[in-house]
Amino acid sequence: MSTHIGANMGDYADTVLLPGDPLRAKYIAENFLTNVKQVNSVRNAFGYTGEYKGHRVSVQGSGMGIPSMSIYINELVKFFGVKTIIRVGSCGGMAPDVHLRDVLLASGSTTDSAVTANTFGPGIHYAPLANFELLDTAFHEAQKMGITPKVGDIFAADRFYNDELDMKKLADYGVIGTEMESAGLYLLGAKLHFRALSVLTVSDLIFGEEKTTAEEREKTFNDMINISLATAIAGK
Ligand SMILES: O=P(O)(O)O[C@H]1O[C@H](CO)[C@@H](O)[C@H]1O
Ligand SMILES: O=c1cc[nH]c(=O)[nH]1
Repeated sequence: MSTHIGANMGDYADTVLLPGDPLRAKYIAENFLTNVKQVNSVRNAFGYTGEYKGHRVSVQGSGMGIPSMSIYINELVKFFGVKTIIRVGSCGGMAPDVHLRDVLLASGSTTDSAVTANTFGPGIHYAPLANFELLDTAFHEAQKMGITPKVGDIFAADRFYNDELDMKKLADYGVIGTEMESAGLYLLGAKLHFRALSVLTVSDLIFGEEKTTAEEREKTFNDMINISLATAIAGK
């Protein structure tokens, strides 16, 4: 048991899918895993462990933003021995060739969060990167499913509502989407030595009007989930 996770040692699998939305965690557990056991309900940050194609996999809701997610990652890795974390999140699409419901893989993550600057101090602008083995596996598992994900830089925003950011400039410099966690996930992956990847579904368009509903964000992002589960068990 840790401060925010009411589970026992051994309750989590080596590999955890990490959606921000705890109800997406519940949806994944109920619809994609077998032999499922709920392992956390503290603060309604639901966590589950089950099997996918005979292999143990866990799924844990992490809340919104780097501060909340960092609590769950620290405890999953330090108290429960988790080795691989695949974020399964929603994001805003930013590149011209990115459409609603596309799957994006974050090869790296630019951020305005203080977490990287505070880690290294003035003068160092750390580049948080995905684990390449996971990135490569996810891309090829997606292709086997007939899906070609867009791969690139994801802007991890410190604030969901921020009209002071120049999103157009970020897009001009190659950022393909925005959410609120990937840079923190990759920074912690490097610090705590676990494998990290963000697999995202475009839930809305930053420079357009189209968007999905909260229920669709909770329950319909199945391509992202199938790719992430295939990646979780690849090579096992
Ligand atoms: O759908 P999730 O995984 O929560 O991710 C995105 O959605 C939330 C904002 O609506 C932020 O957490 C953002 O990163
Ligand atoms: O953080 C997020 C998530 C979805 N869409 C956005 O624009 N931002």
